[in-house]
Amino acid sequence: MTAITRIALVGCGAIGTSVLELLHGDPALKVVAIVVPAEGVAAAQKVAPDAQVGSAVPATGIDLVVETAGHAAIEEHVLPALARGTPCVVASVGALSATGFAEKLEAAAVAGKTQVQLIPGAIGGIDALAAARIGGLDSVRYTGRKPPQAWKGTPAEQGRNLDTLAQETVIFEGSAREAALLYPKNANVAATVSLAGLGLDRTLVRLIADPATTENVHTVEAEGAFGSFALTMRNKPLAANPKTSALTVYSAVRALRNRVAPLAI
Ligand SMILES: NC(=O)C1=CN([C@@H]2O[C@H](COP(=O)(O)OP(=O)(O)OC[C@H]3O[C@@H](n4cnc5c(N)ncnc54)[C@H](OP(=O)(O)O)[C@@H]3O)[C@@H](O)[C@H]2O)C=CC1
Ligand SMILES: O=C([O-])CC(=O)C(=O)O
Repeated sequence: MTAITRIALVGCGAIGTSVLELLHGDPALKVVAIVVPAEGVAAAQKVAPDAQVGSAVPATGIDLVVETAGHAAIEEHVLPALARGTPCVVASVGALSATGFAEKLEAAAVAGKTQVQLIPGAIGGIDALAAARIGGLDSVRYTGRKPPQAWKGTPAEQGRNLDTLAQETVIFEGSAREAALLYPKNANVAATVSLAGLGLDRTLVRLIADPATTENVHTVEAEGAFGSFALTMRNKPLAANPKTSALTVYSAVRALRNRVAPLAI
């Protein structure tokens, strides 16, 4: 009989709720605990009546922690879980843009003799980029284009009215590290591309608010010893959060299924 992997899901918003739905009835993966801020416990309990809901990962009975919550949740929940020896799957990859944070995560995983897995999320080509890095990369550029409403509540609002934006506007140009720090809910992909490729400081990022698009469009252009590639993803946003692409949910579920599948792809 297949042993069930008992999951603690950190975050129960747009991604978390969809992950829960897709894992419902899975013979090998079961969300047994949900971790949300204290004020959100009652609402999360309604979404997952069978799960233990609280504001900390239970200290026992958890085989895997899955983060779909935001940068702060990595420090709060992922680091201690790793140090206790529980493997973790992380969606908020942009958290690693804070100086020294990637090293902190690694140290916690080493201390717990376990592993933290960063999912590709809304972007494709991470396997190719990470493989190409082994041969040597010369340049990696990432462009993130989203409808103006996806940039609400971010520094993109400074000096412009997103509601009346008439044409596409570059709201950020700089390194992946700066992008991920300034746009923690919109530029996790920039961090992921950089961590797989040329690093947080050498990956060139442009972020664009575009009233002509209804999709989250991600472009990666990479050149190196392997040759070159140009990839464009035209992602549908989740209805529950226009900042977030539906593919992020599927990427999380794929990562979880691959952990237990006899044949993984
Ligand atoms: N790698 C990728 O491609 C992508 C990564 N992401 C990452 O995933 C995160 C979640 O996205 P999404 O589901 O759309 O966001 P939502 O805002 O819809 O949901 C976030 C959920 O996490 C909870 N939460 C917030 N802070 C904490 C915390 N410290 N501990 C536990 N729970 C917490 C929220 O609770 P409450 O509502 O009560 O605050 C809410 O339930 C994003 O912030 C981003 O970092 C997103 C898109 C793509
Ligand atoms: O979901 C997306 O399209 C990308 C995103 O928000 C991020 O990179 O943080």
